[in-house]
Amino acid sequence: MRAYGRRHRRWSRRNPQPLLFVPHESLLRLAMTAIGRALFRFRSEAAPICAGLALMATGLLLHHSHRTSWPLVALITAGATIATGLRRIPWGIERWTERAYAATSIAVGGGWLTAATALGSGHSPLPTVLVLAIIALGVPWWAHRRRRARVRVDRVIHAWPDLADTIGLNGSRVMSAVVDTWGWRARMKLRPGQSVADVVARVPAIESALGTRPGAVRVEQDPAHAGRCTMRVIAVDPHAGAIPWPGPTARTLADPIELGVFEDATSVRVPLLRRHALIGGTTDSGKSGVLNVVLGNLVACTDVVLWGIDLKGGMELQPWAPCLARLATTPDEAARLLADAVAVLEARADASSRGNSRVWETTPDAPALVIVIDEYAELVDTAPDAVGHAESVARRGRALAVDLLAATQRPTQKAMGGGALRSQMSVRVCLRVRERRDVDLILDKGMLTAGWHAHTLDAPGKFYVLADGHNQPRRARAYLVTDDHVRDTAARYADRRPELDPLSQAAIDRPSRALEPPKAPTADPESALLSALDEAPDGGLAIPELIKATGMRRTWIYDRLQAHAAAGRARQVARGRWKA
Ligand SMILES: Nc1ncnc2c1ncn2[C@@H]1O[C@H](COP(=O)(O)OP(=O)(O)OP(=O)(O)O)[C@@H](O)[C@H]1O
Repeated sequence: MRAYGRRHRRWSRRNPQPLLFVPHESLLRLAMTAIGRALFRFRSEAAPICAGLALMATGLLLHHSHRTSWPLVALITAGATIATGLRRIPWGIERWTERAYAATSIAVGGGWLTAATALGSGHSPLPTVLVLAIIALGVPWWAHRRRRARVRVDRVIHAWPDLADTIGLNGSRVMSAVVDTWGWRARMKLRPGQSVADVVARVPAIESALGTRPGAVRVEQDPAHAGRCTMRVIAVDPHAGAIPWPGPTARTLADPIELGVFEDATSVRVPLLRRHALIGGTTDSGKSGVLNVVLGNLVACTDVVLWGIDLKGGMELQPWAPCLARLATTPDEAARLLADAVAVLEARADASSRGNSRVWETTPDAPALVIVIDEYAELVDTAPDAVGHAESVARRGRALAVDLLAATQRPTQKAMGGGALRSQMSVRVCLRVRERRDVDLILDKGMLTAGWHAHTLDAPGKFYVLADGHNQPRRARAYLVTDDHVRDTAARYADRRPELDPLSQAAIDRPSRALEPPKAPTADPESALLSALDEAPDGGLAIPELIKATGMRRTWIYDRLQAHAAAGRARQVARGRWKA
C-alpha cells in the first residue's frame, strides 16, 4: 500500500494534471473537507479548543440524559487528577511541570464537566468559564517547546518519503523519532542496497530538505544492522558554550582519560596506556587545550613520568614544568631527550626479555614514560636527527610503556617525518581542519567519506576522536582548561610525581658516563655546583649535567640542591632541572 502511494506520488509529479473544476461537488462538502484537513494537520495546535468543544458536547449530553450522575463525574475527576499528579498515570510523564499541567487540566476540565452535568453546559457562567479555561490552559500548551518540536518532527516523518525521493534516498523509511533536549533523532531503515555511507554523503542535501542550519544533521550507524542508522537533528548546539574542566579523574595510566563530552552529554573517555596519540587541527583549533586536558590528568597519575618537548620556546608546556621530569625547548635538548627515551626503551626491552615478560607492567615504582610533543612538525624541521628516535619510540614503545603524545597542525608525510610515526598512533583526535582532505591525514584514509567531517567543526575545542571504543563519527567538545587550572593543578601534583625507575634512569646516565667518564672530584665541588647553576640556561641543568660539573655523586647533588633551594640560592625550573 505504502509502495503504491509512493509510486502514485512519483507518477503525479512527473505527469502534472491540469486543475479540474468539478461542477457537481457541493461547496459545503469541499469546505468541510478543507476544514477537516486543516484540523488534522493542525491537530496539536487545535487540541485545547477541540477539548473545550468536546467537553461542551459531553456536558450537554450528560445533563440531558444523566443529570443526577454528577457525583460520579466528580469522583472520576478526583481519581484521575490524583493518578496523574502522583502516580504519573496514564502517560508516565517524568517532568514535574508537565505532570502538574496534566493534573490541573484534568481537574479543571472534570470540574467543569461535573457542573455542566448538574446544571447544563449553557448555564451561566459555565460558557465563560470554559472559554477562560481554554485560554489559560491553552497558552502553556501552545508555548511548550517539546510539543512544538514533536509536531515538527511528525510533519517531517510524514513528508519523509517525498523528501527522500528528492535527495536520492528513495525507499528509506523513518521508523521512529524521539524529541530530546537538543533537537530530535530518528531511526531510519534504508532500502536494501543502500548503506549509511549513502546517507552520510547526502547530509548537506538532508539539511537543505529539512530546512535546518548547516551542520545540524548527524548520522550514526546502527551497530547491529548495516541497513539502519540514527539521524540526529541538532536544533540547539549542546557545545555552543565552553565546558569547564572538572579536574583530573584518572589516578593511574590504566584509567581512561576524560577529554570532554559528546553531544549526548556522555563523556569522551580515551584509554592511553600502551598507546601513542596524535592530536591534529588547524591553528587555534584547540590542540593545546586538548593537550592540557590530557596533561591535567596525567600529572595526577602516580605511575607516569612526563617529559615534554615544546619548541615554541616552552610557551605551551612551561606552565606544567613543575610536573615534567624534563622539558626540552631547543632542538638539541629535544634530540637528547628522545635519544634518552630510546635508551630507556632499550633498557626496558632488555630487562623484559631477561625476565621473560612481553610487556612492562607500570607501577609507581616502575612508571610509564609519556613524552608530550607540542607541534611535532617543528621538531622534524629543526631537529631531523630526533625523528629517527621518535619513530623508534613509536614502533617499539607501546609494550614497554614509553608512549608519545604529539600535537601537530597538519600531519603530512613531510611534517610527520615520513609518516611511519603517524601509522603507529592508535588514538587520533581531530580538531577543526582547514581543508577537507586533512581529515584523512589526521584520522585515516576514507574517514572524511565515512562522515568524520572535521572541516565543519565551528569552535575551538570541538573534535572527533578515533580510538578503541570510538569508531563512530561523533562530535565532542574538549573541556576548557584555564591558565588558573593549569597553575593550580601543576602546583598540587608537583610533589607527588614519581621518579623514573632505577633501571631506566641508569640507562639515561650510562651514555654520558661511557662517552665522558666522570671527572675526579674538583677541589671545591660546592663552588663548582654554584657556578654551574649560575651559568645554567633558562631551562636549567639536569642532575647528570650537575654530576658532570662537580664530579660528585647523585645523592650529594640532591642534598646540596635542597640546601641551596631552602636558602634561596637555587630553584627547580622544571622537574629535575635546576638553576640559580
Ligand atoms: N575546549 C575549549 N573550549 C573553549 N575554548 C577553547 C577550548 N580549547 C581552546 N579554546 C580557546 O581557543 C583558543 C585557541 O586554543 P589553542 O591555543 O589550544 O589552539 P591551538 O590549536 O593550540 O593553537 P596554535 O596552533 O596556535 O597553537 C584559545 O583562546 C582557547 O581559549
